[in-house]
Amino acid sequence: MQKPLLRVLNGETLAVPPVWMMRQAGRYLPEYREVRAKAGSFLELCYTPDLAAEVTLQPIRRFGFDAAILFSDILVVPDALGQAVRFEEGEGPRLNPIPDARGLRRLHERIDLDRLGPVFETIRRVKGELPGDVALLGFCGAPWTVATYMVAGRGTPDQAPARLWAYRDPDGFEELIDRLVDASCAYLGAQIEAGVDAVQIFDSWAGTLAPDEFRRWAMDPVARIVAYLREHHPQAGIIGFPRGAGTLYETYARHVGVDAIGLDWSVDWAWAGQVLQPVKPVQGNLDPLVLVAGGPALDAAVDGILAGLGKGPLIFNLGHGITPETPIAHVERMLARVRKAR
Ligand SMILES: Cc1c2[nH]c(c1CCC(=O)O)Cc1[nH]c(c(CCC(=O)O)c1C)Cc1[nH]c(c(CCC(=O)O)c1C)Cc1[nH]c(c(C)c1CCC(=O)O)C2
Repeated sequence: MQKPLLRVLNGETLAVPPVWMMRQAGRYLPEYREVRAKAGSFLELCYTPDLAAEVTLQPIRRFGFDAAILFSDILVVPDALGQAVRFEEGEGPRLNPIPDARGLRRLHERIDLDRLGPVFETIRRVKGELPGDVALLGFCGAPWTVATYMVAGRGTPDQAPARLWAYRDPDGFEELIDRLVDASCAYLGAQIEAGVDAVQIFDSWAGTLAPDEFRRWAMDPVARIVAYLREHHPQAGIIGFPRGAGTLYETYARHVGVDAIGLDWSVDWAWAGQVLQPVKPVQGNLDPLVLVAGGPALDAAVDGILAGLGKGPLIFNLGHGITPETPIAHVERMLARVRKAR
């Protein structure tokens, strides 16, 4: 029988929705912190298949989630395009910024998939150890979100450097986006060949784009990646996550071609159930902070999602990544409540 998460991507409604959590391998887990301490830097952890496979499997062993997500990062793509990435302890990613079209000369023409060999090796190892009903997810960042880090050289509160470049020199900015579309097609294709069942395209900063910009820089590039994957890897599932898309979630659902849409926690369950779910299966969208709080607030939010979205095709998830301070007991409580009928 097909894995539950893949059945939902095919449009089925399951009595108990499959569950996983964005950033499910991470610092809230003591076993992750132990492995993390052994690997020198965060990127070394991503590029060491033994360790990356181990942390990918940890949340599956502990919680029995319905999907494992490859342990890596969206910023390995600029790294393999020749824009080296470092992760400063407690500060986040640092790159040498590419503030305008002249900076594109510093990038390789094509993504260096050899540099990402360890990522594909991680996929093969995880695949060999995963229970038969657990889906393996690969991922990449959407071109827009990856570009915001490449342009600013770091995370920024409002993505202003990339937004300004896109307004001032749209043709030049489009060159960067085109490079990222090509790189993402090649990278996701290689992940699928190594064995992932489905991929998620993370557009964490889609919500900072004005509507026309959203269509041009968030929707169109992802639609091109989806078209490529449909042609070359038609068996793979695709989840799109345009975080913060607001009212534009509907047009994204209709026009980007993904199999399911990831919802951030601001999306109203009743609206999504009426407007989005008839178009596409949805994934989400528990507020990561209510998972920190726990108690009756957590129970009410879980029940609200199940009531609003559980009657259609749903993958239960958070509305963004789990935070390091989340108590493990709250994750267990959430899971028990989602799966109570099972
Ligand atoms: C924007 C983005 C990044 N990375 C990612 C995104 C898109 C999703 C999102 O919006 O959260 C995606 C990502 N990053 C990571 C995964 C692994 C798989 C998973 O468990 O979900 C995934 C899918 C591991 C990680 N990526 C990172 C960590 C923490 C680093 C550590 O453990 O030392 C992990 C577990 C580091 C990272 N990576 C990134 C930043 C800004 C940071 C620093 C902030 C932070 O520390 O949380 C870029």
